[in-house]
Amino acid sequence: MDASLQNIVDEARSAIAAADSAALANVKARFLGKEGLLTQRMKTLGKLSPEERARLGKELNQAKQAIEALLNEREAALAKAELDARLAQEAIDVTLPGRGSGRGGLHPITLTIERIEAIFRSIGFDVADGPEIEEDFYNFTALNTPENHPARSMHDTFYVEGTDAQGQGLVLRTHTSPVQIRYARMHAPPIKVIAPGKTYRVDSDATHSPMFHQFEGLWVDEDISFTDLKSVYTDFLRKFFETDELDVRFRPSYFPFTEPSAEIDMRFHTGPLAGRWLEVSGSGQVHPTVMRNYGLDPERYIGFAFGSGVERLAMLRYGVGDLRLFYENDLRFLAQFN
Ligand SMILES: CNC(=O)COc1cccc(Nc2cc(Cl)ccn2)c1
Repeated sequence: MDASLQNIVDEARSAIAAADSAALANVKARFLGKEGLLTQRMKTLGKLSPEERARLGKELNQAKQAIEALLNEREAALAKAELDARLAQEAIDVTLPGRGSGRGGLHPITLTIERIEAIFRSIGFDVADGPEIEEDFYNFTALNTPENHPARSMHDTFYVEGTDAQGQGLVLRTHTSPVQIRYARMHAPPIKVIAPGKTYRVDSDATHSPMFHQFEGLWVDEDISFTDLKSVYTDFLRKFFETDELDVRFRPSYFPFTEPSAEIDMRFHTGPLAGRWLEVSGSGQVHPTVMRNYGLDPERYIGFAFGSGVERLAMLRYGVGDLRLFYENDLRFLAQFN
């Protein structure tokens, strides 16, 4: 091929190699179009001698085919690259795990209440529930709480607007003892029942929430003693904290609904709280007046009762430092329990 034709093919090669699909059409026109470089040379054929025309015509054809081949290759390569890019972009990796929508779980307080219920059920206790909006008879009066007792004040108790049918004041229950009263009135001894549930107090700071959870236990029979109460509660605590290396002591106290009354303290032998006495519950022998309010003869039956805060036990068991974490619904906190 003569040098100038070879130059045209070389120039076409580098122009095609550098062109993207948009520019390719212009490159094609520049060489093979009406005004193209090759087309111009073809127009000079008429002036040549027959043998010159035959030689140059042949070479021009070769050059044209070479350039067309280069154009087709580039076009195919660009089309393939474009398809590969689309396939890569739109590809779905079927081996990826499903996105799913996460998994729900139970709240730590719910887990704690269910654990407490399971332990007491395993030693023959029933589980009772009752209204959270309670008559002040069941919340206070039936529990031997004097009319002028500070617990009845608006500083400690949420009162509900209006009254119920009997003109009784209505409160948000301040403990779950009313459930025990209702239960005891409906069941003959022996009574072994716990009453877990929401309770409400006018109080709100780093260690108090206006709504919190308590569980109360009540055991009424003809011949039981503080020793029975202590062994049941010690057994409960050892099961709840999954360790026998735990002591329990009773400390004299006062509640209107029990006489004698005792705070219950526990002490771990090991762990971060080892050696410290921790108050976990109140308890006592049910006051005779309260027994009568159940409709029971205090000379014939003895009752023992205790009351504990659920959050307190949950904080000890799970190592939670701030009560408010239970109620802020931060999923990073809640997810740790499931
Ligand atoms: C967190 N709770 C505390 O500090 C104190 O709770 C206590 C203490 C002593 C007894 C009771 N419950 C009770 C229930 C009835 Cl129906 C009769 C007599 N007593 C709750």
